[in-house]
Amino acid sequence: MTLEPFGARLRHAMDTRGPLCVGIDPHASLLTSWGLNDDIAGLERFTRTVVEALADRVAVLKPQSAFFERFGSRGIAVLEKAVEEARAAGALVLMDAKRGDIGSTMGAYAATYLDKDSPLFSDAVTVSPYLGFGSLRPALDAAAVSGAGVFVLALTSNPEGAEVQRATAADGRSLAQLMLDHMAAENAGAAPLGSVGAVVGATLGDAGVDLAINGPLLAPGIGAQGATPADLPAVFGDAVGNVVPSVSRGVLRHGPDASGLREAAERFADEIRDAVSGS
Ligand SMILES: O=C(O)c1cc(=O)[nH]c(=O)n1[C@@H]1O[C@H](COP(=O)(O)O)[C@@H](O)[C@H]1O
Repeated sequence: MTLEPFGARLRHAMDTRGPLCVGIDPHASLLTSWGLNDDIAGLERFTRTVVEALADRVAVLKPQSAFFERFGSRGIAVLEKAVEEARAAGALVLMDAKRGDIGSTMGAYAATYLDKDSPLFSDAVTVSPYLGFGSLRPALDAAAVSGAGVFVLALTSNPEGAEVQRATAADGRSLAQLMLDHMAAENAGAAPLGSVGAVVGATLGDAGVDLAINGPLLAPGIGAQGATPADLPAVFGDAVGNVVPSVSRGVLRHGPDASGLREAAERFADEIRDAVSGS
């Protein structure tokens, strides 16, 4: 079955479920605080609990691959199952893998996450453009074929990112703006929303770049990193309607009960709605 383009599927999910993305980041400390062991059984239980609690209600679930990879092949098996179950329950899955490599190797990453026949096929994947935007071409092409999306790092939420991302390119633009302009070109003409998204931290104050890329804007950094939904209008300005605010620990720390996770997600969703509608 051919999928509709990711941008259209995401727009629909944001409109019907609200724009919140919840990250699945099984930190060792979270497993412990849930009363689980930091082992494969704990990982499996944690992941299943989050998917069962939230996949039928949030627009996007974003598993962070590193927390699964640290358990080797058995961790990847848990990740595969989570992707399948989350998608079956109606959530879009954004694989947070932040891949970036030379184009020919990027082709293998694209085959991993963006080929419909891959066991790890996801609705979208995070990638880094800092080996040059053109190095992402295999991922952009594979996503277009399968109806998937690609979220490209632009301005990340961590303070260390600025020394690279705010640096000035040869033509005077910041590197982040250069990347955003590439994304805008990829999304030109797409409706209702392009399938190439940008990652822009909610922690940045005023992003200070042109965010009119006609694509979704993933905004991590809410909760544990200190940003709140009320910060979104100042960071994103006119583009706030395209923002997918993302929270991991801020929701996950309310487990292990499904009701605690759902209530935390609902609180963030309410705050986001208030912040975006009041902007
Ligand atoms: O791509 C991301 O999701 C991402 C980009 C970014 O700029 N900052 C950032 O924190 N993230 C991810 O978002 C999640 C944030 O987790 P919390 O701080 O627990 O909400 C982690 O999985 C990060 O890897």
